[in-house]
Amino acid sequence: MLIGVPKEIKANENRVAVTPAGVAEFRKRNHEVYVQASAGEGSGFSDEEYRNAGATILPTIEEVYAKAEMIIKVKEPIEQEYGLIKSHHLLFTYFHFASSETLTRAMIDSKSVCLAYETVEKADRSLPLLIPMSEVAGRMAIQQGAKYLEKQFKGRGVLLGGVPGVKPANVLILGGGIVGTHAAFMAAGLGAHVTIMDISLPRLRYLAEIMPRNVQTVMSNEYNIREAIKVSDLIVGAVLIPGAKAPHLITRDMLKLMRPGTVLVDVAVDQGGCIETCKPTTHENPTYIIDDIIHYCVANMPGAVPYTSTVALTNATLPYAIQLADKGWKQACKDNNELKLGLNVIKGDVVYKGVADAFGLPLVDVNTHLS
Ligand SMILES: NC(=O)C1=CN([C@@H]2O[C@H](COP(=O)(O)OP(=O)(O)OC[C@H]3O[C@@H](n4cnc5c(N)ncnc54)[C@H](O)[C@@H]3O)[C@@H](O)[C@H]2O)C=CC1
Ligand SMILES: CC(=O)C(=O)O
Ligand SMILES: [Mg+2]
Repeated sequence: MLIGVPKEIKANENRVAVTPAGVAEFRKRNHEVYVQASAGEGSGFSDEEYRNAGATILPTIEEVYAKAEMIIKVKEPIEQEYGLIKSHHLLFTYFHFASSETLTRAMIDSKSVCLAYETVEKADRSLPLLIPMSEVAGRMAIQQGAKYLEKQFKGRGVLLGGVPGVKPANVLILGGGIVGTHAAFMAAGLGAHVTIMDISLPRLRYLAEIMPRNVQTVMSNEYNIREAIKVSDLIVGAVLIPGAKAPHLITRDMLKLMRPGTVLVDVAVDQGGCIETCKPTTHENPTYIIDDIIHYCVANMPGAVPYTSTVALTNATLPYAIQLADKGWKQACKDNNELKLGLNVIKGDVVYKGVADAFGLPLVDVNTHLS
């Protein structure tokens, strides 16, 4: 197969979808790999390393799209890329369709095949291509939250761990999945008093077993959230309903219950956010303030730590990308239900329920495209 690896052009996105080690794996199987010049630079991989691994370096994004059958990316295509995507392309990347009707309609119009990292799903319902980035984002949420709690950023001026004789900060984490668990470990490690809320009792039981003593688990419901936000210093949004828009657990009117300088880090922003007042921000301009509450809503948090994130992401994506390259998307999805669940848009049809529901679009049975 002809594989294209463009350079990411979203603001401050320094990850790349394939490492030189990945190129070598594809080459071993006789696939051609076209990498855009300097695509790996932000993650510490030079064009020379890609060339040595067997890639062809192309100077422009246009040439990469023109040559390739499968495009492997990190982030969803942005407007400048829409025109490059044609009906013969298979796109394998994060899409987060349910949070953008514009993107969904653009990909429908392109008639391409869109296989989304974030909905590839194992039989145990885990999301193997979201997990590594959720691990990164969960850990980063606390690092960023701690920073914006500083007074110079208009935060409450509270140190997460406190000091002897002074109480630690209260950290509330909404959603105890991968992001929530990693955020809780980080916050607890810094000495904060941590509360994790989830709607899954089995998950809360599990968390209660593995978490240190300064972490408590509480059932997620509106009453408990309203009570908890009154005394929280840092709130992390980490809920997910796979492939669907995130529910608004914190509504606009609830901001006035919080103390001025409270920091909200809505990691779920890529699925629309679980805080009503959240709108996507960038690493260049990560925060804004509403009613004295600091909102941090960067949709590609792992992009800021590309050395860690690129390797973590590609460790997970490469085995799936190899199946797609070896067999073509149809056969690979027929043989592997995990990949099949990643199919979101095929040749103009929406085949993923969460996306169809988000925009009132017709849902087409994915099997009609696999025969
Ligand atoms: N902003 C960024 O850069 C990144 C964002 N993410 C996003 O973070 C979000 C969370 O991802 P994961 O932790 O991997 O998902 P996950 O599926 O591991 O965990 C989500 C948790 O939310 C819980 N949940 C669902 N409804 C809830 C409710 N009403 N109240 C409380 N909990 C509820 C579920 O029971 C589950 O335990 C996703 O939207 C993901 O796309 C992930 C990585 C990077
Ligand atoms: C999960 C995701 O959207 C990211 O890593 O940017
Ligand atoms: Mg994201």
